[in-house]
Amino acid sequence: MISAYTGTQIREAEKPLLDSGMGAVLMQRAARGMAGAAIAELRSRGHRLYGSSVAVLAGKGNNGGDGLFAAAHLAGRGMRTTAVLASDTAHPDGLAAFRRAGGRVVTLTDANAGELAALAGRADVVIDALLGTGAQGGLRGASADLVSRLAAGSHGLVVACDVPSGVDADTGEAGGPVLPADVTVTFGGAKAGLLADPGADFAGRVVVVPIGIEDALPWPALRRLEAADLAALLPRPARRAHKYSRGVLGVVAGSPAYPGAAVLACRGALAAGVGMVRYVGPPEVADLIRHSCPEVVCSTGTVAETHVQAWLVGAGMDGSDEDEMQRVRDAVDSGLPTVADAGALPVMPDVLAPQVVLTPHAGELATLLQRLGADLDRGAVEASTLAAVRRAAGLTEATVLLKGASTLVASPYQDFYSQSEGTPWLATAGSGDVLAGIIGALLAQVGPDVGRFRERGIDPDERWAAIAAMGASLHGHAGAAAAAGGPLTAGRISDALPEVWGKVSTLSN
Ligand SMILES: NC(=O)C1=CN([C@@H]2O[C@H](COP(=O)(O)OP(=O)(O)OC[C@H]3O[C@@H](n4cnc5c(N)ncnc54)[C@H](OP(=O)(O)O)[C@@H]3O)[C@@H](O)[C@H]2O)[C@@H](O)CC1
Ligand SMILES: Nc1ncnc2c1ncn2[C@@H]1O[C@H](COP(=O)(O)OP(=O)(O)O)[C@@H](O)[C@H]1O
Ligand SMILES: [K+]
Repeated sequence: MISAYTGTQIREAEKPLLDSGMGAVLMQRAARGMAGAAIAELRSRGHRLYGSSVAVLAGKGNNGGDGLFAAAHLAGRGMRTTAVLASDTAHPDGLAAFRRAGGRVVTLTDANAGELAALAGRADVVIDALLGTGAQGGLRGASADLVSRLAAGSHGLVVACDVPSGVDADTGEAGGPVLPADVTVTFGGAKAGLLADPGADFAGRVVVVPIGIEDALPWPALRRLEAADLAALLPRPARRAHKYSRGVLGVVAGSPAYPGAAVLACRGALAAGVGMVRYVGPPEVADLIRHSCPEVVCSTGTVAETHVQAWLVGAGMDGSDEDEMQRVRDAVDSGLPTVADAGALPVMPDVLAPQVVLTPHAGELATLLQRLGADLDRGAVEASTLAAVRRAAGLTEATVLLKGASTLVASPYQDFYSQSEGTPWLATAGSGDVLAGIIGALLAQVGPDVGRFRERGIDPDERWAAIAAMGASLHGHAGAAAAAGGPLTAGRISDALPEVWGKVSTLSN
């Protein structure tokens, strides 16, 4: 499990060490770690160190200090180094070390931003050390100008120091221009803003460098399940299992206009190991399901007549069939774990419960929040994904999963997850229906198994968020495997899932 923290949490964990005079030691650890990561990345790209050039963009705070010390290390390895100081002042010891190592220093002004952007653009490596956890808002003035120009032109490898400057370490929000990094080297613990969009988009690969504060870190602001977590949490049928003991998922989905969504959701659920899928809905949709997935048991019954362990509602529903909408409401009212997608979202009661997992994309989340009185459009949700999903979970008291390049899950209590195993090829029609099927299948199988989660450090009351995150992770892994670098259709996500499941669930912990 990857744990991520707010900038404030990291600074509080650092404080006792800073108070005892260890600040310089922490900075040395950070700088050495960053220089090492830059060297490893350069080598992996086939560059020689000796004679390569590095430009460090250094702000006046400790983030700039880290950057200057790291560049001094790189100068010691034979690289040609230039520091672009963002203001007249710089971290004194960092600057002195940099000068001693033979680095060249230039100072940014309003007048020379273009010239220095061109200079930095010619370097093999740019270290972005303008702003870190001490930033208040986005980049301003000449720094903003420099970064805009550099981002727009060609440049070498970009290594961000702690966070890409201008990305809020707590939220991932970007209040101005940001130089997208290839690698972000972050200190003491991953920052939450590096795992949530748009910050995750700017961060590139995230490398965490331990600096000795790790034991003092509190409960993380955000977590990411890894393959070993899936291995521990995924169900395995007991030797004497039967289809009912393995979990039955009820599906209320599809409509004459969108029958395919119900098929894709059922296929996702079947591929995710559920003992049985029971479909209840209109005959014309049921007919298509019988043809496409004969394993599914179809009926036209009510929710009360259908014995299941969990429900999936809403995929492909357009609100035109009142019987179906009644089934949606009844499923949610049943108190059973329920994944509510697409067409079910507009008819959800305002206040729900944690075992209800809402799965909106950004547009649907904006609509949901508007209905609950918040003044947010899709763009605003995309600009502050973490805040939006947190707000939705707080208002609805449901578990909320926000789909996107990084998928965020918020429980109504304190747990948050960000999963990002997927590929942009997953942005294809029907992909979300498959995700709903996978999550529904997991709710039916592991929802009742409290002990499984407790053993993995997950509070049983918070397990619904973990189950949603497991679903997003499997969906991402399966999508990446099925795409194999090329285009993907949604049905192939389900086809790839059993093999992906088999691979991760045999990992030892
Ligand atoms: N503590 C330690 O020993 C360790 C810390 N570590 C490192 O320190 C980093 C945090 O350092 P930090 O606290 O000095 O803040 P930092 O991010 O450099 O920026 C603040 C400076 O920028 C300015 N400024 C603010 N906003 C601005 C804006 N929008 N646009 C322009 N300027 C802006 C602000 O000046 P002001 O505006 O207040 O005059 C202030 O001077 C952390 O990310 C990690 O890399 C590690 O080495 C481990 C050990
Ligand atoms: N750029 C992307 N990178 C990775 N995954 C993505 C990307 N865009 C979308 N996805 C994933 O694809 C799925 C799309 O779901 P959704 O928007 O509901 O599509 P649909 O309604 O067509 O089924 C979600 O799981 C989402 O996280
Ligand atoms: K930075």
